[in-house]
Formats: sequence, structure tokens, C-alpha cells
Amino acid sequence: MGWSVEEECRDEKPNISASQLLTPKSEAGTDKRREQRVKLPTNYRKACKYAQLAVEEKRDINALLDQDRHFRTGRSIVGRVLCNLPKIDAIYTKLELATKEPGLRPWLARVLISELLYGSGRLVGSALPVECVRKYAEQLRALKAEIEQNFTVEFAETERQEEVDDPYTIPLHSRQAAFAILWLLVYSFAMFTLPFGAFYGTRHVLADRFQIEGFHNTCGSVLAAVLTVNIIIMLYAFRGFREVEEEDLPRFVRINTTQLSKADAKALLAKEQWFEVEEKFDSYREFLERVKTLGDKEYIEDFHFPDMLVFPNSAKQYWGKAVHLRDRFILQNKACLLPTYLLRPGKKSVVLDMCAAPGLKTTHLAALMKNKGRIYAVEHNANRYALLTQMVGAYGVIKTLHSDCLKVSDEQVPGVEYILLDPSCSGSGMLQRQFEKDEVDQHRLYKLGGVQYKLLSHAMNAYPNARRIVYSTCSIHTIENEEVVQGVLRHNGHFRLLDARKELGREWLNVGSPNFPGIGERCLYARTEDDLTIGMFVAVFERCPEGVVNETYTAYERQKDSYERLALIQRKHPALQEINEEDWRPEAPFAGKRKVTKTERTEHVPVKTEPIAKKRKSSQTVEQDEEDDEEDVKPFKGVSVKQEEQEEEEEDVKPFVVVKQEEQDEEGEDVKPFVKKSKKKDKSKKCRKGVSQ
Ligand SMILES: C[S@@+](CC[C@H](N)C(=O)[O-])C[C@H]1O[C@@H](n2cnc3c(N)ncnc32)[C@H](O)[C@@H]1O
Repeated sequence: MGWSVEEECRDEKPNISASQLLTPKSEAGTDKRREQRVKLPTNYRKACKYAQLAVEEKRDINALLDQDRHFRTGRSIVGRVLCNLPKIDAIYTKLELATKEPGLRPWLARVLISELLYGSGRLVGSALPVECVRKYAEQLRALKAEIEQNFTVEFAETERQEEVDDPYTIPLHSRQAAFAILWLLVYSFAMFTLPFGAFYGTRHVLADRFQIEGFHNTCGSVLAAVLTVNIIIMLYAFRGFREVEEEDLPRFVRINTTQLSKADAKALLAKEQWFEVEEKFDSYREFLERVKTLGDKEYIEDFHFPDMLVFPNSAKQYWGKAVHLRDRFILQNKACLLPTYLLRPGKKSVVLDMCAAPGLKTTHLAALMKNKGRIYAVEHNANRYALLTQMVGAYGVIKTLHSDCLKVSDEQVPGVEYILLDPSCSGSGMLQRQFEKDEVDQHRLYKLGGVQYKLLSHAMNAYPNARRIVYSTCSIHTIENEEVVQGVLRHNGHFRLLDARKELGREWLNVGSPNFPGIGERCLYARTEDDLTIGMFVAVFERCPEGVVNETYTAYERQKDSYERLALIQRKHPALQEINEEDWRPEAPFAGKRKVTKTERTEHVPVKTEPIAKKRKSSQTVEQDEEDDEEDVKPFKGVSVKQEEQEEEEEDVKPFVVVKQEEQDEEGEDVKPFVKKSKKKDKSKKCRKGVSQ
């Protein structure tokens, strides 16, 4: 499968051959002779070709670049072009270069402009196209400044629309609200009843009994003063329970550790007049309180993630304009780092990102793995795939696949050990959606839950070497979260759910719903009102040791047995048709917690998973990409150009220790979870035997 730019030019694409790249159509004669004398540097020629392939033909240029051993140094040129493409195009159009220099091929012009403006700042050689672009250098630089100014405004606008300026307030957490009301009652009782009591008591004793003149008035004034002070105190204190508002939310910025170390990042920020708050916190709540009071030029390292920096809300404007820092700092919400840190891949491991575009988590994984090992990034939507290839273009460790991940198996991505599944979801955790007053479309949620269930089942069954899976959504609905987790655990005994809080290693505030015993408390939620970031759900799975099955699976099997026994009895005694399981078998696993309907009993489908079952049937019709919720990190594409060569030889990324920053088809066997007899079930039964032995 050897492929090279030269071959491609010669055989497959004569219209964009290397010689054409060198030959401006409008110029002939002496120019032609000169052009023959001075050749275009190979790096420019190849970069032009690869960039064109990536964008126009949506080809996976990573694989091609891997194979092109003579273009190692040129990767960064392609990365720069793809990374800055919108701006380069704007400059190219504004300068009307296509009209002024009709012989200059657009893609070659893009590469040369990119090198001049975003690369080394100078062009190499004196080939005709190079000379041609060089003569516009001054104009190009002036246009760059102008365009970037507008770009910044546009970017800031987009960012505002997407996450900043929505006039939203975040509803009080129900727990906080309950506490606030209780506090109000106690306070008002104490602070109003007692002064009145004191007033009447004192008046009675002093004024009436001892007939002290004018005392009524004095007592009345004191009472009025006390009550006023109380009202002021109450209003002030109640501020603590007000709803979280947009201006309380900080700006999270991730250091692109493939580009610079944490120490260098902080030095750079110091030059930009930012001051680090170096306080250390034992409690997460204390840290969050400090974040709320950050000064305008202060920032602080995150409590959980060493490569995440937290800036005050007012810094959003600065980051909107900091175009010069965009390759080294990535705007990314803190919640988005939970899944990648919890996946915790070793430095040289094989990782699969099943739903990768736009690639924020993929690139973070590459950073955690110090650009070693292999990451397969799958995306099925064509437009988003193009975005993905642009974003991961310069990360040698990432290989992109344009495919439906349900059709990808161990053959295409051999040896996968760690899987990140961050599928399309309702996006109800995204800030703007948290405040939509629209009714939740339950049917749509069921459908999404069904697709998510199917994807997670596939992750558990298609990769024999998979040992750890992280499932995440930016949804706050249990249908897409705990219910999906419960569904897969019930039908896949060979994976178990880890306690994500323990895995995180540091204090975390919110876990899943208590309505899912054994599941909810092991999953994490990021909640805007507490964590000051977008809402997110994360579950961490690990392959069970040989012969062991997870407890949800065991409990569900027992439950199914009891249903079968009940069904048997009911068939014999029709009068018992309406009896519930807990009426006759109180020790049943979920006795007293749920009612079992006749239909459920006969079909062996539990109430909780019924929506998912419905969804599974209709999942084929779901437009998965209709809800491709991009996270809030758009503008900084985070494409690292330089690959840090000096890597430490640590085997595993240890994310929660403060890491020194110099140093993150079996298709046919589609899982049918609600069908009683499946191959999977047989396998798991074997495991269970193992346990009992
Ligand atoms: C929530 S976004 C992923 C965001 C990404 N993890 C990140 O951090 O940048 C979900 C993505 O999964 C893609 N997707 C959904 N179903 C897919 C499938 N069956 N195969 C491949 N990609 C899929 C969507 O097109 C979308 O781009």
C-alpha cells in the first residue's frame, strides 16, 4: 500500500501534478526556463498536496504522512496550513491573489502564505511561486493583522453565543434550595420572635411596673433597629444561596503539554501579566470558593488536573483575543478532562476513541500519553471528520478513521486496550441547554439512550484486549447515563463498574442517582452549580478477572429466574396473574422498589430498561449526528506542531499526582441485550460457574 505524493501526482491526479504546481499557467518563455532551473522545495510541494488531500478529499493524511519517510520535517508545515486555514483563506481572498496571480495554484499559495505568516516567517528558495508570494509579503502581513482582529471579534462572538453571554442563570441545586429554606425558617424564627419577645417583656417589666417615662418609645426604636439590621443581614446572607450566574463561571484553559511544559506555560503567562495564585487547598469546596474570588489578573492551577488552569470570568475577553497563544493553550471545559484522565492509558498503550470529532479529548489523550503509543480516532460524520483531521493533524500518535464505530472491530484497530466512548447525546449539560425552558422530549432521549447502549455494548464485546472503558456524556438525564450503564452491566457480566470517585483520587462532589443502587454512587456527575463547568456524566468500566462477573449481572440473572418461576406459577394459576414479585418473594433483589407488570414478567424486561429496549429497535433510524454536541473549546484548535522529543520513560501517566510537566465485525454478533438467549449470555454463564467453584 505504499503511497507517495509523487505517485499520486503522476498516476491518480494528473491535474495536480508536481510539475503543475511549479508551472504558473500565465507565464511562459523565460519564466519557464527559470522555473526549470529553480525547483520548488520538496517540503512546500508535498505540504501542498497533503493539505489538499486532507481538506478536499477528506483523506486520512496521517497514514500517508506515516508512510512518507522523506517528509518527516514537513508534517509541521501541513499542520500549520490546516490549523490556520480559515484565516489563510480569508487573507488569500482579500488580497485577490487568485486574480492577481492566476498561475499560482491556490493550495500552493496557501502553503506559502502559511509559512510566511504562521511558520518561520520567511520563504525558502527562489522558485517562481515562492518569489511570487514573497513580493506580497508586506501586504500579507498587514492583512493578517487586520483579519485576525476581525477573527478575534468573530471568535469572541461565537464563544459568547455558545457559552458566555446567554442571559442564563443556573437553577439552584435542589439540595441547596432545601437548605436555604430551612435556614431561612430557623433564622427568621430566631431573629424576629426573640426581639419581639424581648421588647414586650422589657416593656412590661420596666415601663409598666416601674412607670419609666418614655420607655415605650425607646423600646420601640431599639426593636425597629434590631429588625432592620436583621433584614439587612438576611438579605446579605441570602446572596450565598442565589442562583449561580454566568459571571460566576471561570474560564478553563488547558496547557497543550505537547507544545510546552507547565513551567514554560506559567512563565509565558507571567510575561503576559498574569499572576498565579499559589495557594494549596485540601478541600475542593474551598478551592471553588477561591476560584469565585479570583482577581482580574489572577489564575490558579486546577484542584484535580495539573494541566488545567483556571482564570476568572473576566479573562474570557483576553483569551478571545490571545491568538498568539492558541497553539499552546486550549480552551476546554474542565468537565471534559474527567473522561480522559479517568481512562488513564499507559504511555505506550493502544487507545480507541470511538466518537472522536472534533478531537478535543483525543488530543488530550495524546498529550497524556506524551505522544507515544497509538490512538485510533473514529468519526462517522463527514464534516466532523474533516474537523477532526484538522485538529489531530500534527499528532503523530493519532490515526483517524472515517467510519461508523459500530462497524469497526479489532481487525481494523488491533490490540485496543483502552476505549473512550463519548457519543452523541442530548447535550443537556451544555450551559445554554440547561436553561432552555422547552419540555424534555422523552422519546428522543429514549432513542439516544438506545444508541448509546448499543455503542457501549459494542465497546465491551468487539475488542478482546480492551481492559478499561470510559463512557461519558454531556447529558444530565439518567436515561442517557445511569440507565445505559445499568443496561450494559446487566447483559455484560465480563465488565464491572469502578468507583469513579476513588479512581479520580481527589474529592468530588456529585455522583449518580441513588435510584440505581450499586451504579449511581460509582458514577460521577459534573454539575454547573457546584463545579462551575458544564454538566457531564462519567462511568469507568474495567474487565473482570477470569471467572468473575459483575454484581449487577448476577442480581439481574437472579431476578430473571424469579420472574420465570412466577410466570410458571401464573400459567398454572391464572388467578395469580396480577401478583407482584415482592408479594410472594420479599427477598427478591429489587423487592419493594419496583412494580412488575404482566407484560414485563412474560417478556423478562425490567421497567428501568424498557425505554432502552424500545430505543434499540428504532436505533437504526436515529440520526446520530443530529446531536453532535461540540464542547465549548472551539477556537483554539490545539493542533500541536512540534512533537516533544524528550519524553520521560515513565510507563504510566499518573494524572492525579502533580506530574512534572516536562514530562497525559464482530458486527454479526451484535449485542442483543434483551433477547434471552445470546452467545454473550452463554459465555457469562461459564464465568459464573467459575465463581461458584
Ligand atoms: C459528543 S461528540 C464527541 C466529542 C469528542 N469526544 C471531543 O471531545 O471532541 C460525539 C461525536 O460522535 C460522533 N458519532 C456518533 N455516532 C457515531 C458512530 N456510530 N460512529 C462514529 N462516530 C459517531 C458524532 O458525529 C460526534 O462527532
